[in-house]
Amino acid sequence: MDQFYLENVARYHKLVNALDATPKPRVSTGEAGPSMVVSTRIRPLAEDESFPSAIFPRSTQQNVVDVHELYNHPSGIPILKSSDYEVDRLFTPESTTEQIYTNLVADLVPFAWNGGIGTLFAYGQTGSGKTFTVSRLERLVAETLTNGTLEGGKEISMTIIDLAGNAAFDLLNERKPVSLLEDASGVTQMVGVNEHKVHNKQEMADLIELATSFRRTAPTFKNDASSRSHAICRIRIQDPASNSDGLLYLIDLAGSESARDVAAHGADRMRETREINISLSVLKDCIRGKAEADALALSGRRKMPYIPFRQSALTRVLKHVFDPAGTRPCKTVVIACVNPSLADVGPSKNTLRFAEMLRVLVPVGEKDLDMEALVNWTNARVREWIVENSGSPPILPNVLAPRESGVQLLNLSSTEFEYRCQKCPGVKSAHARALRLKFWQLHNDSLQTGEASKELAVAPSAS
Ligand SMILES: Nc1ncnc2c1ncn2[C@@H]1O[C@H](COP(=O)(O)OP(=O)(O)OP(=O)(O)O)[C@@H](O)[C@H]1O
Repeated sequence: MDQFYLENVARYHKLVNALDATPKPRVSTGEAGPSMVVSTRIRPLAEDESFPSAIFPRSTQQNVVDVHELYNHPSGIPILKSSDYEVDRLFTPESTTEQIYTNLVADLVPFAWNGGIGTLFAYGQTGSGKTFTVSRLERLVAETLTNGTLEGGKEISMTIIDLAGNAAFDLLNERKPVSLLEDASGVTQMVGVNEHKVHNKQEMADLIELATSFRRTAPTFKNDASSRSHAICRIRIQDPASNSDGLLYLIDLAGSESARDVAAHGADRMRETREINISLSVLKDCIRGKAEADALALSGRRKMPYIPFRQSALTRVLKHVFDPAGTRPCKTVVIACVNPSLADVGPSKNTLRFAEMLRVLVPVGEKDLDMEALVNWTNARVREWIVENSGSPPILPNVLAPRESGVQLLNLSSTEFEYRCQKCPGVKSAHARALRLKFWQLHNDSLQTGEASKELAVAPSAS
């Protein structure tokens, strides 16, 4: 195939140049949900690359790429086959990792700092730029966590493991084996892993460097030092005062390889590739299931999709993220990495298809602006909003203020918020939609009646 492409480079350019510059626009049926962003990074072509680029960011439509491949038509005259794909954010070969960090990843850091679970996955064919992207993002995350811009004294610790099939190894302890065991509450624990306390950017960078040196690689058809395992970097951010924690997972997935690329491998490598592809397939079902669950919850529906997180070691380790019974707020970011070379057009299309399949679109209108704001707002901002919007007479600022009124907002997620109040012991949770309903009721001065006002009415100052 490569030979066919090489022989027809001139024809390929001619056919691509003759294409309509304003293709039929893709019609979106919705927009990204609040807790999940799927992006694509197109890496630059290598300088010694002999094939042209086959992936073209569409100039007339944001976040859409056109893929043009050359097809060996039975008539003997090669023709062009085109397809297009849409993601939530698109990063072109000119985009820097710093831009990706700012536009896509930076939000995860304060989110985890405040008790949420932020997860980043880099997915793509071998040689598409996953390790390049994740290793730089890890350093940028380390910078933000330690430069003093985030409020409050927290303790940060890091764990980096490498997962191949069901076997896990500690990359910060000379690849010592780690057992993945389920505890009594069903949480998968990494038994035998070292969790390193870190205090500054340099310590974090040194650990990232150390983990890289212990990562298992092997030459593949596409990459001389291909990562044949999933590398999971877990950053735990602990609040010593409340003993609660937030988690950040930065995951460099093993490269997927197509059947054509593995044809030359021995039986072991074939098995390894099959295991990688199965775990990636389970991951896809889990990410999509989770995004569907969030979208359903957003629209107030209770029925939850099945999330098969027990089917692979990777998703068992990430139980916090995927367990439908989990109550912790989560945000997930996926970077689907592609090599634009015409020689890689098949696997790149698979990656883009995978990215599209992960997207769960929320119909425009169900995701209103207040809801989006809620997901990102701090508790202080929520209180401010209530004061600004509670109509006349205004609801007193201390209705949801901590301590003074006895009601304290704890966690906000896309679907739920948690609060504690003096009169009802323990942490309670309510659906974010109900919170929004409360806001509307407050706004309409109808606090005294209705199901949704009951919980607020427990605040001394609201009664
Ligand atoms: N955005 C980029 N800019 C410049 N070079 C890049 C970029 N992305 C990747 N590369 C280069 O491409 C090559 C392959 O990248 P990388 O090792 O990150 O791929 P990978 O997807 O992690 O592969 P594998 O799954 O096989 O480990 C490396 O030489 C890397 O330096």
